Amino acid sequence: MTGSSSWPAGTRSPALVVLEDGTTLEGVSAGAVGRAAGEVVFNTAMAGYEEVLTDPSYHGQIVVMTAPQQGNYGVTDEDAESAGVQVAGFVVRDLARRASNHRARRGLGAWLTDAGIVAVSDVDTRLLTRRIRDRGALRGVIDAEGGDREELLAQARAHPGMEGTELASAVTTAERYEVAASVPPDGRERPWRVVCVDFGLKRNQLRLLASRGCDVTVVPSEASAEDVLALRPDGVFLSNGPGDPSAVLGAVRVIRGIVEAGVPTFGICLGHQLLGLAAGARSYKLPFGHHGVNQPVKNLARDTVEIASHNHGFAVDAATLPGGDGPLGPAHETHVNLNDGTNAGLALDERPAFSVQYHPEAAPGPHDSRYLFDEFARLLAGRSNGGVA
Ligand SMILES: NC(=O)CC[C@H](N)C(=O)O
Repeated sequence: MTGSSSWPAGTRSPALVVLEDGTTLEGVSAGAVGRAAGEVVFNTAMAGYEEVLTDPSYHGQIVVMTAPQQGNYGVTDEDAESAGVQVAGFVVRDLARRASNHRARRGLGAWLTDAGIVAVSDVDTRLLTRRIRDRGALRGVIDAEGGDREELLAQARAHPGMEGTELASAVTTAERYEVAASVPPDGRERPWRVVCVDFGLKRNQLRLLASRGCDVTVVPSEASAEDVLALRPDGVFLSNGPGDPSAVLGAVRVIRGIVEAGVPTFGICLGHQLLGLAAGARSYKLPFGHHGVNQPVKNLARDTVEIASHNHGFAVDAATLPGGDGPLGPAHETHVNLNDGTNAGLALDERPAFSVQYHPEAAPGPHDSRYLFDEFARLLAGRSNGGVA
């Protein structure tokens, strides 16, 4: 790796974190010189910062890591979940001075600086986390250019926040592209043909689909149902993504068109919320969301618990999942988050479509939920009605 220290001369300059409620914390600049505004959320993963920082679902958010030491194993470039850093800003207690890992290409601070991302270290992240947990996700500004405190507070309060904000179009692919299956078709003439609607996908989702014998065509979030169906898919995958699901206005009609055509459909996170909206349910904002890798989820059909990776600020209201009068027929809850009882999965009763609120691709995270990719493969083979139903 280049540069054994991630503190080039002159970069340990003062920086500030200012929340909309007036909370102001002093720290040290750990990334680019500048200022960033966004919704401030905390992530409880001990490790996995490269995947967290490159997760497009964090677009528009400032991420605070609750685990105090970050950067210990550097940045590999191989673990990135998208083409670059996606967070609006990053806040840590203690940034490692040295990356100690044979896979590291560079240090975390240097990477953030090169990517132009404002980051603050030496912050009392426990206080920050408690504030967010007590008051809910707060809008905030981080400043590493000597900004005036009153001005920063005004900027935090002027930020539009997440509710009603559509962000998928900011991170989706500009062009359609293909990812080939990474295993031979299992006794079939050709791999499954899966269309992935990219609302802000994470690369490991594509790897796992490819490893289940799927040739994947990734299409932009604005693709119409006709665009998708013209590719004659065996199945459709709805990715995760940033922002408020209820603001992704066109997606409901598109998903209804796909599901009504009888195409097996699997959604993750934003894709789950959008399937829920298409089914006729409502979504709502959680107080401070779930951002971490150890959330207990109960699979209601199997009566088992899986420890799962989560990153969401909104949720589907399970009480609004429809009966027979739903636009796609009845839908039911398949998974529940055991920490707070919120919905973690759904399936349509009469159509081959299911989705989960969390991240079975788990990058970073535990692998308990990988079976959902196998369920999707069974759905493609017509050997299941959604697997989790
Ligand atoms: N990871 C995701 O897809 C997040 C979905 C949505 N943006 C939310 O915050 O709830």
